[in-house]
Amino acid sequence: MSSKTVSLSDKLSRSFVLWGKVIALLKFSDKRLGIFVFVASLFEIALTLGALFAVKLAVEDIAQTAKVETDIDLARVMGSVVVVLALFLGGRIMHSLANYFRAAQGFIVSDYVNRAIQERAVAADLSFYDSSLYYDTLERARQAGAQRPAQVISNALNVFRGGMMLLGIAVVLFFVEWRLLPISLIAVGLMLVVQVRFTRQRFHLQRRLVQKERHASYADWVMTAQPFAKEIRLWDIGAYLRAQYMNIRKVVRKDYLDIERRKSIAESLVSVVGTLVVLASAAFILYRFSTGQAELSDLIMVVLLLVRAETAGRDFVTSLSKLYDDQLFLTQLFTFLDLEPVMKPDTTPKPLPAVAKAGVVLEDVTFSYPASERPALRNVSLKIKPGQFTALVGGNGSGKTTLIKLLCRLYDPQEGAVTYDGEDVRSFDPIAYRRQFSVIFQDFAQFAYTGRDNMRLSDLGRDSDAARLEKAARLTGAHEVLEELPHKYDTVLSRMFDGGVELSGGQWQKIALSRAIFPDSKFIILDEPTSAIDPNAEAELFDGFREKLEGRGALVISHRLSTIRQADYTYVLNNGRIAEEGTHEELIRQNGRYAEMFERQGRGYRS
Ligand SMILES: Nc1ncnc2c1ncn2[C@@H]1O[C@H](COP(=O)(O)OP(=O)(O)OP(=O)(O)O)[C@@H](O)[C@H]1O
Repeated sequence: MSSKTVSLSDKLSRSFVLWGKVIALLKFSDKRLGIFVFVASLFEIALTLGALFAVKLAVEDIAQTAKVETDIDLARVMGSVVVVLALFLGGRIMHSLANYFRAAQGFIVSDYVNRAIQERAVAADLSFYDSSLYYDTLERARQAGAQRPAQVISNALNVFRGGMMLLGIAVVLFFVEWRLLPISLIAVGLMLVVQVRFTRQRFHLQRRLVQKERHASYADWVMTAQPFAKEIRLWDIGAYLRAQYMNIRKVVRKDYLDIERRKSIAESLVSVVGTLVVLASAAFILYRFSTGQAELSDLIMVVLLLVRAETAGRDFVTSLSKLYDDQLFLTQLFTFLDLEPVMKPDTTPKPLPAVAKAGVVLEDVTFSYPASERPALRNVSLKIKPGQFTALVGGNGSGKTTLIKLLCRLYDPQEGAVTYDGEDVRSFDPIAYRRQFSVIFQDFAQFAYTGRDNMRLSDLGRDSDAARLEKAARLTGAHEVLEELPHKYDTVLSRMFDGGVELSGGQWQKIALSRAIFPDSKFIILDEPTSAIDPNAEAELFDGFREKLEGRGALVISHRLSTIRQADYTYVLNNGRIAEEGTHEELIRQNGRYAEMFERQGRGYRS
């Protein structure tokens, strides 16, 4: 098979893929509106072509009458004019109606596509965030904006409408003057080739520039987003970031402009050809009319058809090229929507025990992050028993947060197992399993919602339990923070919205702690929960902490040994391995890392 044949079949299959994606997008649409657009477009085409035909008939009629009668029947002529205008007007009204239905369809598709993106994003495994493919697909799908799916639908319908109109014109032209058909088809074909060729080049360029453009949008985000605002001003790095952004944009712009320049030249040449075709066709039909081979009505009809064909051809080709432009968006959208979570619920998940007895156990677990070859945890074994206060200490990067992520099944280990009351946690439904834990991470979420919402989001099932919410808030000191605010628990905790307030780091930590305490979970996991909280508040929180657990198990990560020394059992993690374990007294007696940390912190306080 020649390479030419392969590339042609390649092109065809790519075309089919594109249309397959457009049709797939229609599954998010309203079927009724789709039918309305279809019918209105058909009427528009029929009425427009009918109007051209009516012109021809009216001219023929007038010419015929003029031959036999000296006086022209004005009423008859006016009647024909009214029919022609009514048909044109009908076509315009149908055009506007189709546009309205198309816009309505666009809104619906956009909203449903965005909902599907959100659904997929929330259901995706946490590990997707470790992959740049995820960012490429999600970011692109999101950055395209809420209106992008609407544009795709609009472009697809314009292609359909333009195509039908061109087909209608071709059929009428065939009957009126078939000799003009091939030359007109060549002109439209040329326009099509140029548009598709350059759109494809732009598509490949977009793909090549994905990473570069992401760097540019990151720099743009850093310069404008609130989390960076303080440091950008303090270090005066605005100009540095702007230069970074502009350097990338310069390269990107140059590549795009290169394509646009060549496209403009090609388009101008095609326009010259198109104008020549219209001119030659008009000259041809004029010649036939002057030599008596064509009627005046044919001359008028052909000129009107050519003018109409020029506009329809341009619309059709432009929409088709825009649709090809949408291909990258569609590819990324569907790649993203097709991402399947690895941690899918088992078809027959085991029921979770009503009362946890043995607790959660890590059995000889080794784990590496997807993008990393070095294990973050090696042969780790650890137990968290119900009703017990277990502590985890270790230096930065020793694997403490990773261990929590495995406990809650945000990741699965490559070796060993995590068990819950003796059962491998992979046998449970992941969502139901995660509900056994309430966790506060170091980088907990600060929602721009009210104080109440910020706490109750961890257990929406307990929504109406205001007393329980207040109890959780009192335990952490969040109650005192919220009571001071203008709308108390119902104050929005962000300046992003009117009437919102900004909390301090420690105040936020109290809110997040209450969020962890509020749910009806079996285990509480706190990752450095008091790093920003003042010593008095911390002492209050951990005073009688075991009783506050109300039978729940707790795992607390902390660098403050005043907190850790109250634990029933402590694990010391070093470089991904459990280096030491035992009660406070046992660990002091071991005279290892723990004892050294304890001694160092104690010395700090004494001196
Ligand atoms: N998403 C990730 N992808 C790849 N590597 C990661 C990821 N998250 C953490 N790591 C790596 O895993 C190791 C353990 O990180 P982890 O966050 O568990 O440490 P930690 O003990 O909680 O540290 P710290 O006390 O500083 O919070 C580190 O070397 C870190 O670079």
